[in-house]
Amino acid sequence: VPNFIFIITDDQDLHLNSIDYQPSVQKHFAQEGTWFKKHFCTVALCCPSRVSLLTGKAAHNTNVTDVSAPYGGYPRFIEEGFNNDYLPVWLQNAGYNTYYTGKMMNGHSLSTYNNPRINGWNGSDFLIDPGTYIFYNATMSRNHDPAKNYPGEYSTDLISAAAVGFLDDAINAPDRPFFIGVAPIAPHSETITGGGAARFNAPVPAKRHEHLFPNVTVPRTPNFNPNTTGTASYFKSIRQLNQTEIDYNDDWYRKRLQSLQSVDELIDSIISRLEANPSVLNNTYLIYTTDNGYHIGQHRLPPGKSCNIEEDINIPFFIRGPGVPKGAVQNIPSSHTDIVPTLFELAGIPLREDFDGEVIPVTKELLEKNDKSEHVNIEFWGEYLVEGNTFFGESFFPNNTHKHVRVIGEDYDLAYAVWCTNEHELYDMINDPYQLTNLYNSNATIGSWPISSLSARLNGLLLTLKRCKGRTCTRPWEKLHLDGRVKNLKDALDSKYDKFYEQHQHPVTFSECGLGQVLSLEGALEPVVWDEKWDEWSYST
Ligand SMILES: O=[N+]([O-])c1ccc(OS(=O)(=O)O)cc1
Repeated sequence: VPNFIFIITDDQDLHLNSIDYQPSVQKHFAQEGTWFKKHFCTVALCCPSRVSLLTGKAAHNTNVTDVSAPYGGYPRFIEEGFNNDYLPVWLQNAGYNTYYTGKMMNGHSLSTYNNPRINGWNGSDFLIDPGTYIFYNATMSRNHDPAKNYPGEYSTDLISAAAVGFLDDAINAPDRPFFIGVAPIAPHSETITGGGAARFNAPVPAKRHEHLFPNVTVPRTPNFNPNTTGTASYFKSIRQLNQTEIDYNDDWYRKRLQSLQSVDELIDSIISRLEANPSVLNNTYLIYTTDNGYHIGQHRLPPGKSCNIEEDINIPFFIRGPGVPKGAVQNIPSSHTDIVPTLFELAGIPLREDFDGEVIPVTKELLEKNDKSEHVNIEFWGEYLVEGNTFFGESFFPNNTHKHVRVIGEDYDLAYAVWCTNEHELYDMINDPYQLTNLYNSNATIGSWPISSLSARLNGLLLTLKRCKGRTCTRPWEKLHLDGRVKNLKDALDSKYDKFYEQHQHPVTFSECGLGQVLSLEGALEPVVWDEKWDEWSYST
């Protein structure tokens, strides 16, 4: 039975190239394991993302859809009953010793961490709000003891020491397999919470890294502060950033890279401890990922997350361990809901019916029988929080609720979204990876398919996914086509189904921009299910 070490950073980007500045991620993960290049979070916000990850469920099923009350935060996690029904509890029941250090989720705070205690951990050392994001004065609670502050000590170094200590404990209990969760705060902003609206400053690196990367700037990609504005909701009203704001952004970016150097050191410490115990190393899967992505200046946005742009949703995911190909890069799409099913598979634990994700083919053996689905469902509820304090004089933008699906097949790579303003977006991610041209309602084609044919199918898909549970989330086309003859978008694009989709599937609709999941605001539409009665419309077969 294998062990797991799961490292999850906070707000780390893939698309701003942060991994390029982490030689230890390159050396110990990219070279020793596989990079899943098309891995996505299910919600581009910490608490909903982490609860989705830890339960294997889509956020619309966890009903933890925000960072704070009433729709999210630790108290919501408790109210939804997950304290007895999530990853570490399941692993303990399967015979694992479990350990965790770092950030658990928003709202795991001085007033809630003992009320009730979080279950499932044999050993724990949690960052506790409002001290979670204070890099040189973290608040932590060890094994549920009264929380204390660590003035003058660096947060990521504390997490690193706790992680290595738990690794020693785990190695000293050789009769039980182990899971260790390691959740440093980098490269999250230094966030002041606890009184009124949260305030976000640049992350604070360890003093020993403050001098690094003096000339590095945010990559000037085609979507960096472009001449034209975005296409939906508040994106349309964001003005171009001025030079002061760009300089501020570049400084923010450097501090993120600097703060990640301590994470590299944390990786080195864990790997050296494992290398001193080769039999443990050979039986341990290590994962490196983050909760959600991040943008700085793309589409003119200030620093932040929570959007449906690729920078916020497509995130680092590396795995190494027994049977995992080394130095490999995979384009098989996957998401955070797939992680717990994958751990279960590797541990030989039967999969739960209520998982909304499926096993990622991480080993050679799993790759041989791979039939992973081609889509990823991404959801968001609530406002866009502006990080940094020099932007637009606003602390948030309203109307950020949206539903989004990424479909990544051999012949297409699509991003389709419906916003709570009932605006739509459709991007051809092969020819427009920076999402500069919204093709929805245009006369364009993607591949040989007209936009109208594509969007009709994507409407059916999104209607199916928005309330899906279990297998419907991973095999939505089975739900639309009960005869099982349609397995992916390409099958559904058969002209035989044109009228069925174009005349009978409606777009997802919203009546209002909710601040969390409020079903009455989301439209009661269900997809129409294909039936033999449509056969009279067939042009082929
Ligand atoms: O509103 N807050 O308190 C808040 C919001 C976002 C946030 O960042 S996140 O990465 O934890 O979502 C932290 C605190």
